Amino acid sequence: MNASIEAHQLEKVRDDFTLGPLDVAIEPGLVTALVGHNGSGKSTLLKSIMSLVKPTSGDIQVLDTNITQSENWKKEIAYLPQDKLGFGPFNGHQLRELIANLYPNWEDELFHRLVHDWNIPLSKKFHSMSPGMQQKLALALTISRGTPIMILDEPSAHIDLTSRHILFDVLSEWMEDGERTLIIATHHIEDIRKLADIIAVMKTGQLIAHEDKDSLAQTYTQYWLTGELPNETLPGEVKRHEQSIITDQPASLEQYLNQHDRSWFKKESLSLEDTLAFMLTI
Ligand SMILES: Nc1ncnc2c1ncn2[C@@H]1O[C@H](COP(=O)(O)OP(=O)(O)OP(=O)(O)O)[C@@H](O)[C@H]1O
Repeated sequence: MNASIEAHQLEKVRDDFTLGPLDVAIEPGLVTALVGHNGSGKSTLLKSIMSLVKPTSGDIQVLDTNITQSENWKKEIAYLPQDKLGFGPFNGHQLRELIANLYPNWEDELFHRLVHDWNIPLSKKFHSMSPGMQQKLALALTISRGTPIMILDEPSAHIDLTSRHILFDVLSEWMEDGERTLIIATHHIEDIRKLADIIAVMKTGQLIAHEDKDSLAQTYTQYWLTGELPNETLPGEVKRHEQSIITDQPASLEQYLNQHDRSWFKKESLSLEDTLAFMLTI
């Protein structure tokens, strides 16, 4: 199956920050969570895909079209940026009218369901809504576009717990036809746990991992050894505490320990949250 979005040797140099060069292919039918510290380049990557930032070099294809060669692909992607520039002076009805007209497959029923479930006051001007309400209206205006691809930059920012669960349900439903592609940049582990199939990890402008969530969660295993830790570095050792070590090669470590007559009294895979935190700090 062809990728929905592909970047080849993409690079963006900005003052003291460089994104890439990176190669990435986003497959249809899957939810990709883009995670990384503040300033790691997630929004720069998403804006480059949306052609809102001009790459220094490299190229991007959306649905097999080079994004510099036509603008038709823009109707195929619904994008929620972090900054909702330009929405301020309009009320919800006006914004719905403006946006629905741009997307031929606009899903009005879905939009009104979200407005109802999230109690969005459509008659209020965007700039007089609370940040959480602004976020919910912007989400409703994005999710209802009827596009095959959706990119959400921090979708659950500002929104309350109940609204967030409605968001999880609607995004899962949005993915149900099996062909759609969803990318979410997020700092929330619950977003990742509930929604992601694939996790892309960004660190200082580089993609340091891009893999299936379940296999990523198996990357590191922690072993608590009986007795003192040996002085030498153990197979796959990435970190050690007083009595335990974390390894990314558990089979080799176990073989080594057996050969050296050493035993362990406990072993555990790092949780997904700890794995991500660990990958971002080492
Ligand atoms: N308009 C801009 N001009 C110059 N540098 C910028 C601009 N926008 C972002 N940057 C820089 O690019 C780098 C990456 O920023 P980016 O917003 O992509 O990070 P991020 O991972 O999305 O962060 P966050 O999690 O805080 O949203 C940062 O060093 C930032 O200061």
